[in-house]
Amino acid sequence: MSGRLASEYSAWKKLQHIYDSDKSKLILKDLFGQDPDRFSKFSVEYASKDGPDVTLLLDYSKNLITPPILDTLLTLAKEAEVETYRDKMFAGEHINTSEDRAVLHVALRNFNDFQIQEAGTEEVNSVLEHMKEFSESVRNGEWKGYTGKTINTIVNIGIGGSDLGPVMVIEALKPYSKRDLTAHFVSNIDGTHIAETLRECDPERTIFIIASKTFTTQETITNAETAKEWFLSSAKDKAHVAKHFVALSTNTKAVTAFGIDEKNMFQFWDWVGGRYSLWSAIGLSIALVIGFNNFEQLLKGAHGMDKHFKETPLEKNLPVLLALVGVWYNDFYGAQTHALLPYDQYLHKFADYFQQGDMESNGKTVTKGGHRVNYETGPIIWGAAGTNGQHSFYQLVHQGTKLIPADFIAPATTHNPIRNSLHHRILLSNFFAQPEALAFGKTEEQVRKELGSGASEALIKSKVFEGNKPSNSIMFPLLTPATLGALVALYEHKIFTQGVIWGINSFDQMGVELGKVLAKNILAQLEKPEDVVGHDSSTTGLIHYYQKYRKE
Ligand SMILES: O=P(O)(O)OC[C@H]1O[C@@](O)(CO)[C@@H](O)[C@@H]1O
Repeated sequence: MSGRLASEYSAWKKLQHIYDSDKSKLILKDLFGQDPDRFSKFSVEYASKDGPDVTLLLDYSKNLITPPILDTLLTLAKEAEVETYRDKMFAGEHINTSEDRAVLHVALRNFNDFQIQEAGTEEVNSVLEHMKEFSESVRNGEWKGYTGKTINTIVNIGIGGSDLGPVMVIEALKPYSKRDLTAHFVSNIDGTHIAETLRECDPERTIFIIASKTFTTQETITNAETAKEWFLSSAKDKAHVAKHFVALSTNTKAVTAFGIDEKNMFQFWDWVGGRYSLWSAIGLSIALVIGFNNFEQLLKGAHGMDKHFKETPLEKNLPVLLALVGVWYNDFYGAQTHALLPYDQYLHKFADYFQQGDMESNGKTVTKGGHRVNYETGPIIWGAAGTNGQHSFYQLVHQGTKLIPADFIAPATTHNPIRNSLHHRILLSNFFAQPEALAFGKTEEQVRKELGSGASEALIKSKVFEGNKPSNSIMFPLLTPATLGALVALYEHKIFTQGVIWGINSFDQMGVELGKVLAKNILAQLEKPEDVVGHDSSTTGLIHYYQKYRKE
């Protein structure tokens, strides 16, 4: 039951016993040698049942698992009542217990399919209609700026979930974008971010999207005020704000207080977590850049994966399989991180996005029942597009001392088949080779044979690849809006499943609050040295150094 300590489950105890007794026998080279059909046994192909056609292959055969281990992991999912809590989520139950909220990002892409009872869910379609009207009017030139010019630039001002999702999707779906509409994203409070962005903007042809679920986030409101000040320095008349500022929020009162007309507000609801909000009004910049129809395809692709997660038996359920092999390494092999390695330049922001998605969801130490965990919870998520990572951190992944489970992700075909797809073939050759090298390595015998008798022992040893390093490989025909939607939903539901197993609340984020409070206290002390009180000597010393050199 969610909220229990995972280590109390009998399946957890059995997994610990298996790990302790069998770890040394789990050698990928042997597991593949013993079973020529291993790939077919440990891979699943997803095909959407309705909506846009999406197929997606998950090959999880290069994992340190056997059928008994997988069975025990599946038993763990059952003991943790993953299916029960999944159904509670889809039903709109308030599984975000600390905030007494439902968790219903699936309702944003439901298309009246699942029956969901929660205030606001009946308004999703009207917000989507508003997004459609607005995005189409900007894209077709109907929406004019205060001097009658069309809009050629949008600036999304938001941070965290009000930034990372649109950034990732717009990068991923660049082939579908309106190339004469430029999208900028300002998130950091560092004045450099908005200063450098405004240098690129024409106040007569720019729309600012103020994206903030709470509409209280200090960075976002400060940046929004700066943007409004900059705009009015040209436009002068406050009446013109209505043509150049819109808001995406749950907080109508704060939006109107800022000076944005309610008719220019795109609403969402408290049951949309910030890190799960790209499907909501927060996705307005996506609809503007790729068009509403493609945004709808993104939603429908995610909905297809929602149906898969909701209806598929655990042993064929892609989010559950990803979650379980992740728990195996995180909690039994002691892996501290998980790498997301998309072999697709369009997905170069994918790992960035899931740093928040996964780490803000599962970076917790207390269960929903208030017990401190005695096992590892959320992994550190990191990664980069291939092949760049190969020239950066793969040395450690291949020959370092740390176990780094990795997901390799790639499209079978590219949007840019230049030189008869030569580039894509080279890219994919690396996508296939890296997991092979990680899994099977290179033996000392092979190295000796290669180097010959004159090689020093040290050189020989330095060229050995121990291998036996696990990975998942995910492939799909082409990165389309629907496929991206399914891929993102796949990882959302993986995160959900792991959170249920660990008994934690994946949907609040208490951990981001202390730093904000301390920063507000320090902000008030930065003017005069004598004001700096109540801190340790390090914080005090650092502030004094700042005050010694500050110019402004
Ligand atoms: O959308 P908003 O309310 O401005 O919050 C922005 C981000 O800030 C948080 O760190 C919460 O404070 C993230 O959870 C959230 O996505």
